[in-house]
Amino acid sequence: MRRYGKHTDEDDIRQRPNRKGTRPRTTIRPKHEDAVEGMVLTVDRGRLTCLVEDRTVMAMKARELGRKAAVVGDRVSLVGDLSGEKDTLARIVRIGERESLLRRTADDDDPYERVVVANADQLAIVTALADPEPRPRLIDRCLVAAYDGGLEPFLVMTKSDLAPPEQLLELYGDLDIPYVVVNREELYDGGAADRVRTFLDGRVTAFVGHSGVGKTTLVNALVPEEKRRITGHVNAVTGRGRHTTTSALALPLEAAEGWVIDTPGVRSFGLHHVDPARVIHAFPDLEPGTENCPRACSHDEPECALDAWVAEGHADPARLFSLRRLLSTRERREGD
Ligand SMILES: Nc1nc2c(ncn2[C@@H]2O[C@H](COP(=O)(O)OP(=O)(O)OP(=O)(O)O)[C@@H](O)[C@H]2O)c(=O)[nH]1
Ligand SMILES: [Zn+2]
Repeated sequence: MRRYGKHTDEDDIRQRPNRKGTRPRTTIRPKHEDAVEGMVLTVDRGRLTCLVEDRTVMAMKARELGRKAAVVGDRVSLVGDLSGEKDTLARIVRIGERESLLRRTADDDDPYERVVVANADQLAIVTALADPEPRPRLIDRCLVAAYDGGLEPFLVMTKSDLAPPEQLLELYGDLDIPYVVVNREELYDGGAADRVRTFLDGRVTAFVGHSGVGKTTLVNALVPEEKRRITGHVNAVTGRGRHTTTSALALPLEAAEGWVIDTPGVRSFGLHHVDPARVIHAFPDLEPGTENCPRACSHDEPECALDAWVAEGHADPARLFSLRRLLSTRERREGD
């Protein structure tokens, strides 16, 4: 899979300073050589729950990290009290290079509801076929965020007992996106979890979806109760069976090395940060056609070279059409 770190991202660049040039010679010992590796499971107002070996450790970011935030899925280095005991607090002193980054621009009216997940391999976009009605533009926006961030998307369509999937599936045929369709019965007899699980083994999968699509029911079916309790003290704080913070929550799968990252239900998905050049990597059949594009082409403008190139027969016009549809969702519209 391609590394997200190759693409320009200020945060990631800042994280790899040239140590040789800036450090005095006398500091031979690397700083924090006793630091231990961990993974961020959830974030709640500056407190990060991290998995260190088999313990959950509360931590906060060290001041030296500056403005760079650690997010769910980040691989971090920690120092301090790593016992994981109540009222202890460790310090995160390093954030590892990210292989992917799913993000949502904050919206004016909703500045905190942000999905930020690092190092996920894939994005499961959960949508109901009815109740609530599918919102293709929201799905498209999630797809754009996945392509932009270096995640492979797939669709999970729930509630097929209420409406058939064909009409929605038609929209995604040319994009070649894998999908699973599940109904109510399968959700409760384990059939849905089994089918979704075939996508998950050994991978880190972030789940996103509009509120009410059945994402929580599905995640609960995927991750056994005792595994869900790994972030026990987070739940203890809210006193509920699931987290109510605005952060995502990483949950280990029983088998293999897989992780499920549950995210709060979204109503919209801000895409201001998206770089069309990164999105087009997900369209390797079209990418060569961008060679003659003007500088910083959005690939969704009259001067874009893709139209002529596709007209010459180098690629399927339906693919260009799908790409344009996705890119056009970057413009915010009423109801997004
Ligand atoms: N008919 C039908 N109902 C379902 C299906 N999947 C989930 N539901 C129901 O849909 C409702 C919403 O499910 P949740 O799992 O709470 O939805 P959610 O996406 O997590 O929503 P938030 O918690 O708001 O983010 C529940 O009453 C579920 O029982 C399905 O396949 N068919
Ligand atoms: Zn172009």
